[in-house]
Amino acid sequence: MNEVSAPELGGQVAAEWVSVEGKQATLTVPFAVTDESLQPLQQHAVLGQWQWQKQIKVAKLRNSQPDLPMTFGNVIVVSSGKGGVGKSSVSVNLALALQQMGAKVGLLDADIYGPSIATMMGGQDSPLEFTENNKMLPKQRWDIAVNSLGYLVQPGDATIWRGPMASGALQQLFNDTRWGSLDYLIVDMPPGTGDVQLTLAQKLPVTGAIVVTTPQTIALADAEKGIAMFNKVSVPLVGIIENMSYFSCPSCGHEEPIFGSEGGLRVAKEHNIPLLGQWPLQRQLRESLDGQQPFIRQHPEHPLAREIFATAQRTARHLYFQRQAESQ
Ligand SMILES: Nc1ncnc2c1ncn2[C@@H]1O[C@H](COP(=O)(O)OP(=O)(O)OP(=O)(O)O)[C@@H](O)[C@H]1O
Repeated sequence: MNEVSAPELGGQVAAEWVSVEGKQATLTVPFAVTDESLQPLQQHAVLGQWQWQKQIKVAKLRNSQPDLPMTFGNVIVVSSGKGGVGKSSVSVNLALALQQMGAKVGLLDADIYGPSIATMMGGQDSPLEFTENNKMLPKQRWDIAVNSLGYLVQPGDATIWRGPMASGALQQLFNDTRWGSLDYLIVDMPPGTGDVQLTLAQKLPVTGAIVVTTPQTIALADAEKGIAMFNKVSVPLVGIIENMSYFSCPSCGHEEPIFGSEGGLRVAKEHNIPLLGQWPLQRQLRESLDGQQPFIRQHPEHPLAREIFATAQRTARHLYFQRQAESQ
């Protein structure tokens, strides 16, 4: 196994991930990976003689607040220093990609100032159901457990909440939802780095944080504030996702860096954290979010869909290896 180079799996294939029965070989990976990760094994001169299949058994990683109950495998918060950079779009697509890769995924919309997950994932046609013990039953959308203030309050009602009320409501949404057993819970944070965000970062058992930014200077400055906030409360950063990196002209293929170029990469390098992905501005992505038709399910071979899957894979991989390294 030592000689199999598999960057998507974090380097080499660990021998303990492999089990063989007759002509069937199974790769059991402790983080979400795409089926393409099997390629180095399938294409290997000797190992390629077996029929390879993938199995995901996501490792439950230590969270940053060990005194809090940890009912999920891994809580990933998605934040942005600045509004409108595509944080909710990233949260939705990361959740969808991780689910497609074989993980059990939940999605919590903690963005009280604009709970758009309910709109993007749908499910607003019927009220949220409750158990006998008054626990909320999340909506099941494309096999993802989803809860959002958007299912509970009228649009506009939550935006006037003050800090303590907002963070209290969000913690309740987190704690009082019957999530079931999850590998990853993606939390779409409110934009910014104020009291509500700081309280949430401290109160939720966060395994890792992602900062979403556009390459624009003004957005990058806010992204750095987000990085500083997570560092301050000792929440490990998984990396940066640069959204709206460029616009690819459908007619001539020219790539126009509308918001500047490589800003996310620069900030990632400066802070020594991974750049998890660079997503272009894509009309179909916006349409899919407006029309509740998941883009990566409809166009899995589209270059952006492939980048979304690669981003989800890097996220899961970095989270796993980072935490492994920290615990040694
Ligand atoms: N890569 C993209 N290509 C095209 N449209 C996008 C892309 N990313 C986001 N959008 C669109 O941009 C708008 C803002 O995105 P989104 O709501 O995800 O941002 P946000 O950062 O969560 O905003 P808020 O600050 O309100 O929470 C949405 O209409 C979304 O469909």
